[in-house]
Amino acid sequence: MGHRHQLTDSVIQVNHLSFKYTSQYVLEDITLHVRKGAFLGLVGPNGSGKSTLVKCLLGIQTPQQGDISLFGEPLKKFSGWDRIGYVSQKANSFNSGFPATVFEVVSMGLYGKIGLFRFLTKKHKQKVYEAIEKVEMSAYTNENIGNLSGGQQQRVFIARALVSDPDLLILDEPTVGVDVHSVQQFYTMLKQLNQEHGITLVLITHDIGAMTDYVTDVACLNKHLHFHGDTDTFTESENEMMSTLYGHDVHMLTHNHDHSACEVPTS
Ligand SMILES: Nc1ncnc2c1ncn2[C@@H]1O[C@H](COP(=O)(O)OP(=O)(O)OP(=O)(O)O)[C@@H](O)[C@H]1O
Repeated sequence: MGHRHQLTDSVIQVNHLSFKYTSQYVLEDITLHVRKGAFLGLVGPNGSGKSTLVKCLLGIQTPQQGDISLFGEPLKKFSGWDRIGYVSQKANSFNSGFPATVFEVVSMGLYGKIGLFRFLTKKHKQKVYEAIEKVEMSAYTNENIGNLSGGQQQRVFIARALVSDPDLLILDEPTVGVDVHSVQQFYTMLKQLNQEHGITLVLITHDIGAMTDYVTDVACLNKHLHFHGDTDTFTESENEMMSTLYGHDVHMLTHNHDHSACEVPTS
């Protein structure tokens, strides 16, 4: 593989990144590579720095040390922000009665491209329908967003991020408030986006749980990056690694599932 090819295959490259808000570092010496086509589960207990790392990736926070490249370009020079879709943790908090349909919410994802209050062309509308289809919400196209369940709303926000055809989708805790059965369906949908539509995915969660059945790679963060590798390597050493990482404070939550999730009290 030539150097040039490696560059184009790289979606996220983080080198020796350290970050602090005040005097204490919350991320220390993080080196992480996400290749094109990966579905990375970024896991870590509450307060481990997951959201902070994402803020650094999106250029919202600037690390004191280290550097970041997106799609092979240093962050400072990077301009292809429309290649990145981001769905935040708090996206699914619409009240019932919020006066917008699924179609309208998803079409908001186009405004960055076409400008607010412009008319949607037929082609734009087609994009909106396709994005809704990709998250399997076509049956709800004209439904009010407020009438949907948390999991359905989260799908709609993913469709809004998908409407501009991103190459990378970053999802911050997308399954908070989604029931266990829907979580499995949700992950299946994400896996399809990854495999069938070739979108590189970064899924941030504090719940290891079912995720390991769907992702290709796992990164474990707790200020330091304690593990980064493919899912098989992770599951082989999962229990051992969890206790090495988090010691006897680990509170294991068993799901209806082979794997387990960890919740670690923040110190
Ligand atoms: N704006 C801020 N100013 C100061 N400290 C902050 C700020 N935001 C976060 N922190 C601290 O930085 C650390 C990492 O927080 P961060 O939100 O990145 O963790 P997280 O892994 O995303 O947590 P969670 O799973 O609870 O969302 C925590 O100790 C948090 O208290």
